[in-house]
Amino acid sequence: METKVYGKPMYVAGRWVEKEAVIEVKNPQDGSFIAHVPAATENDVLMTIKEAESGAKTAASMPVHVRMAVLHKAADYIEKHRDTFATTIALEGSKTIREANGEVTRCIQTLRLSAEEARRIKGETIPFDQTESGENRIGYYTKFPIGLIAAITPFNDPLNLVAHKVGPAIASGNAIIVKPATATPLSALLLAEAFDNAGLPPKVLSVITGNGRIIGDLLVSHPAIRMVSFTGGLETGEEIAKKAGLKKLSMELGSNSPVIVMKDADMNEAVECTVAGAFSAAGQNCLGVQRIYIEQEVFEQFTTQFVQRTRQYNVGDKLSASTDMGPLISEKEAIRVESWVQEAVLEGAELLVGGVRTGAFYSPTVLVNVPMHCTIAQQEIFGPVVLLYPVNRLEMAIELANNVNYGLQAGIFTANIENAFKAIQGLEVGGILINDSSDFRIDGMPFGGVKGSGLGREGVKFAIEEMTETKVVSFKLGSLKG
Ligand SMILES: NC(=O)c1ccc[n+]([C@@H]2O[C@H](COP(=O)([O-])OP(=O)(O)OC[C@H]3O[C@@H](n4cnc5c(N)ncnc54)[C@H](O)[C@@H]3O)[C@@H](O)[C@H]2O)c1
Ligand SMILES: O=C[C@H](O)CS(=O)(=O)O
Repeated sequence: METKVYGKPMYVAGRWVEKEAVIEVKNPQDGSFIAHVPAATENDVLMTIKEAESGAKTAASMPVHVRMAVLHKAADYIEKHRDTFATTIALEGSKTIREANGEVTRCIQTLRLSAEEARRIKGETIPFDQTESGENRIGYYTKFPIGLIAAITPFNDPLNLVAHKVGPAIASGNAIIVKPATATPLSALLLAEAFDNAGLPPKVLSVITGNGRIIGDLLVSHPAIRMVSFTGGLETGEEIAKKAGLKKLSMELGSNSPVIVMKDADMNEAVECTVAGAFSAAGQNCLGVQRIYIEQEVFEQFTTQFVQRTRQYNVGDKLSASTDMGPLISEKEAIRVESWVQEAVLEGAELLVGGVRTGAFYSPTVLVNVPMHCTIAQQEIFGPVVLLYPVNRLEMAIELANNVNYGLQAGIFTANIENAFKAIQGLEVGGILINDSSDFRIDGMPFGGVKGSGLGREGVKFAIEEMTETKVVSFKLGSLKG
């Protein structure tokens, strides 16, 4: 299989569909052309939904062992074509080839986890005589697929975050229509190729490409769509929620992730983890470390080490194995990040390292003394910029960490169990990592946030719970004849 992709059709209900109207996929590093993908029309979306409605019946009727086999075969296919998948992620997105290979590995794990969880979808019996009214009855509840799911996904993890929707959907007997990010559709189309080769029955999976708003608006508002599984920014998520109407919503949204470093922390570990957590994927990471609150006594030591380690970051060609960080997804985004940093400096912040933009590249940047009212302190930077703050007490760090409209994950570095439990209880987040940065996730753990970071949880088992409904059954004893 070629490592370069040129024209890619859409995957509509098990068929590869070319279209006259196309959109270009370009490499953000240098603007070079990579491939054309179809620009789906409203009729294309409506036809896809119609086909996928019958796909939902097919998916529900797939025996669990067939679902498991298809998921494993798709994972096998990706493993076999790992270089093509990794190169495609790196070409169309911001990730370095090293980061892209890491994403391919996680995608394979996500699909295999989905296969495992397919055999664990079950109900349980209920003792109906727990109340007098339930005497002379036996019963149970069971789980069944919600039906047809619309998945809308972001640019920054163009393969694994699609797998986090497609894998659980297939495992739980649902049909799914994927609308990948306009900037990075190729990885999702390759995932469809993996499932096509794995023998997934037609109409169960579709991947349609084109304008996010045109396709998205139709998908989220169509009555045949029973669930919208969205991963993306808070603003888009709120827009989708308003248009979706009465259907299940899974919202994996943004963050402005905090990390706390106490004076008893392992300083080298804290620096290594937070530098990696701040600058992976050029900071375009929902779990990216954006704010670090360091106990006053070690603030100078931590800051010195952190800046030194940041200066060592090798920024350059995504496809070079020696590169640590690539570009942002577009020059427009790099200019936005640059403007937020400039605003903070004008408001009194001090820039310790970085702050240099070259096209879509923005150098790893460290700021101190950033006023809390600045955009970069309150909003999600989604770029390679981190803010350091000294704090006198853990309670103050927790209060400041909570002082934004996000709550996805947080980290704390400390050797003291009481500090750890204070942070666990005090931080308003969906996940807290003790002696890891906010940027830690395994694909099997519950994943999601509170406040503006989202609704519901992903992570394979938890996505399956969101993608299934519960049916309770009771039998009145003696009411049925043999
Ligand atoms: N919580 C998580 O798991 C998680 C993971 C990755 C990224 N994110 C978030 O995603 C954001 C970055 O990704 P992005 O820039 O692709 O996000 P985005 O919100 O701009 O776009 C996400 C998806 O929504 C589509 N879209 C845009 N407008 C739409 C509309 N009106 N209706 C329907 N769909 C629409 C886009 O085409 C894309 O496919 C960040 O905020 C990041 O934190 C969250
Ligand atoms: O960008 C947010 C991602 O969900 C984080 S991870 O790549 O899944 O760890």
